[in-house]
Amino acid sequence: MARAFASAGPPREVPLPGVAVHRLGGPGTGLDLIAAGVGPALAAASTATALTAAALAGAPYGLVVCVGIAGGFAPAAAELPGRPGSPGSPHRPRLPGAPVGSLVLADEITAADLGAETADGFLPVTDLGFGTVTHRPPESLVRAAASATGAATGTVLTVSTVTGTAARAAALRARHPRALAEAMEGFGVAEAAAAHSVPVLELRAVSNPVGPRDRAAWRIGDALAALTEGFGKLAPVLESWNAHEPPESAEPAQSAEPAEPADS
Ligand SMILES: O=C(O)c1cccc(C(=O)CC[C@H]2O[C@@H](n3cnc4c(=O)[nH]cnc43)[C@H](O)[C@@H]2O)c1
Repeated sequence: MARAFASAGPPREVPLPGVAVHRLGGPGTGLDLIAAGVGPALAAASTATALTAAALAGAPYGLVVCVGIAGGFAPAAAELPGRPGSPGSPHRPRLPGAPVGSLVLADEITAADLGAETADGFLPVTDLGFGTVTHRPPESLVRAAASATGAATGTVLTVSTVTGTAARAAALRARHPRALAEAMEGFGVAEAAAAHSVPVLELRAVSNPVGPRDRAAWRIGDALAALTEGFGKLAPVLESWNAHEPPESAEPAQSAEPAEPADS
């Protein structure tokens, strides 16, 4: 993503335990970039380290943005239990999808495999009486960012295991009909941001379809190009966004300085 900010000059590296912060722009004007790692746990740890260091230095972040590539769900006919009609029936609502090369902005960042498997199906951790499974980025920011980038908005799932079968894709879609994409870091990044009462945004470019494993179908180069272009359009929105919308059930953020923990 640093390429989306080429005009900011070369980044300055600030080493922290376990993660390096790449600082673009001067103090108070800039954007910090981290490669947060693959998977929700490492992404949460890296993001929390950067957030804590900034808070202890008296310059807390105003926003955390998680960007990377993702698998996109194909459009599908919704399963409506107990309702007649074939999958292609006009009476069944269509579930939206996200094609390879497209951009997705999360209006919900949901941990899809955090919970318990039971004989009656999957139970999210919230049904077990603790934790959270969904973080919601500020609505006004999602609207402005989607309009600037042309990204589709919907749920982005966070998984620890990349989906590799049609059955798993269908099961996720049945549990999360608003899901457009799955990736592996958003929920971890969002948990770290929430612990610091900082709002979060997740932007993904689709590199592959969610479904049967097919490495030949990956278009990582195209997705990274789309992500770079999309982030370039997002930058002015981040700079002008005023964190007037408090993060979910938390105090308003103290600083408007944007940060961008990246995961790839
Ligand atoms: O080996 C495979 O079959 C496989 C399939 C898709 C992705 C991977 C990765 O190792 C990607 C890790 C990286 O990319 C994000 N990502 C991209 N596509 C997906 C996906 O379909 N499901 C979950 N994550 C995806 C992820 O956020 C990681 O950062 C391997």
